Amino acid sequence: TWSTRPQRLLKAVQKKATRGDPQSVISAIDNFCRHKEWAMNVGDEKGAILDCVVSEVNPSTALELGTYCGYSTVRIARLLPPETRLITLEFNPDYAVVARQVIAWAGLQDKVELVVGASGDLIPQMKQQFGVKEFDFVFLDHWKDRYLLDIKLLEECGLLRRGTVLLADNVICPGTPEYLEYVRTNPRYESRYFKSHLEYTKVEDGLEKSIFLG
Ligand SMILES: CCNc1ncnc2c1ncn2[C@@H]1O[C@H](/C=C/CNC(=O)c2cc(-c3ccc(F)cc3)cc(O)c2O)[C@@H](O)[C@H]1O
Ligand SMILES: [Mg+2]
Repeated sequence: TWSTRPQRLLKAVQKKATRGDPQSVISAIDNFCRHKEWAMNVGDEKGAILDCVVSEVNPSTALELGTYCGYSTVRIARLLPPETRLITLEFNPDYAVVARQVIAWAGLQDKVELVVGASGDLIPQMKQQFGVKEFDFVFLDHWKDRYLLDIKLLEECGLLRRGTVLLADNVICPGTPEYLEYVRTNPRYESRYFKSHLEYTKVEDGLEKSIFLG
């Protein structure tokens, strides 16, 4: 039976990275994607911007939509202080199996709660089932046509507070036009574009950082 790209990415991590060393896991994935097989991780260039925003926010409770192989999960979780947590939602169980092992290889499993399911079903359960009061930081990197739906759902569920920071990947490529329109025109958001490149390429892409004003 043939392996999948996420499985081959995991093998590269287990071969090249040091257990318990998040930076070596990040580098192993970036090298695999740059030199072996491209994969839709946020990557090193946009990843550095993600790092800056996470460090600046220093969230107690963070949410990631779309775990995929766990690359950005590791990037975010490695920066979180003790006693804080990152909840990451992934609806493809096969990807979740890989991501769990990548996160564990980095030694970050105690900081990360990976939940298998669709954001649309799970977000309304965050308060009751997951004991979340509100999110300080949200990273959006799942299906691009679901970004807008999901931040509206987060608003409706009372999961955003004044100052919550939303960071969205791929606002140029593949693009999230209706999300961008919303966060850039809605007076309840203060938005800023961080120009960068599509992971492992020279194609333009960027991250949109939007602060919820309450
Ligand atoms: C149903 C919506 N809710 C969801 N809830 C939980 N997880 C979800 C959800 N949607 C999708 N997912 C998961 O998120 C991941 C999907 C990410 C989609 N990302 C992209 O399409 C993407 C695509 C590109 C890209 C760019 C240029 C290309 F030529 C080709 C691809 C680059 C990126 O950085 C991307 O993030 C998968 O793991 C999927 O199973
Ligand atoms: Mg992406």
